[in-house]
Amino acid sequence: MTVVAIGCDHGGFSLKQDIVATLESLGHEVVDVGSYSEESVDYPHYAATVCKAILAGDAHRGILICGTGIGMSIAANRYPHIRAALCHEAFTARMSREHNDANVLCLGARVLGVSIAVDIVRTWLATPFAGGRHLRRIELMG
Ligand SMILES: O=C(CO)[C@H](O)[C@H](O)[C@H](O)COP(=O)(O)O
Repeated sequence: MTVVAIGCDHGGFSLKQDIVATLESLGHEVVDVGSYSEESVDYPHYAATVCKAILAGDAHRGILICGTGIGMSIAANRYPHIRAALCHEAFTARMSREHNDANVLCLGARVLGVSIAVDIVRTWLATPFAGGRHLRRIELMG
């Protein structure tokens, strides 16, 4: 079982509810750090909480959702050992796991439909890291 920490801002709140339901239906443990409504909030707070949960060992993976996914990915990638990938379809989601061992997935709720977002999440969680030459490249980033 994978423990997934998930966070969003107001732009991502509705999609987060769908993704939490998907994660639970797949049997994953979900740590929902908020936000919990469509009231305007600031995405860096939620990116920080999810990244710190991963770095503390309280979650294996993270999912962050804002309007475009861009702000969340910028915020998350400021943390050492966090590899956050902004994905718009299943191919980049799969590659972000196989080649980049991404431990955070960022989604843009104002960009994606729910069914594509669910497809991305399912693919991202099911795909293992390929290792080999890709491990060398990740290690070069410290
Ligand atoms: O940070 C973002 C873009 O890089 C997110 O999409 C936010 O959700 C967005 O900026 C929020 O915008 P709003 O006008 O305050 O709703």
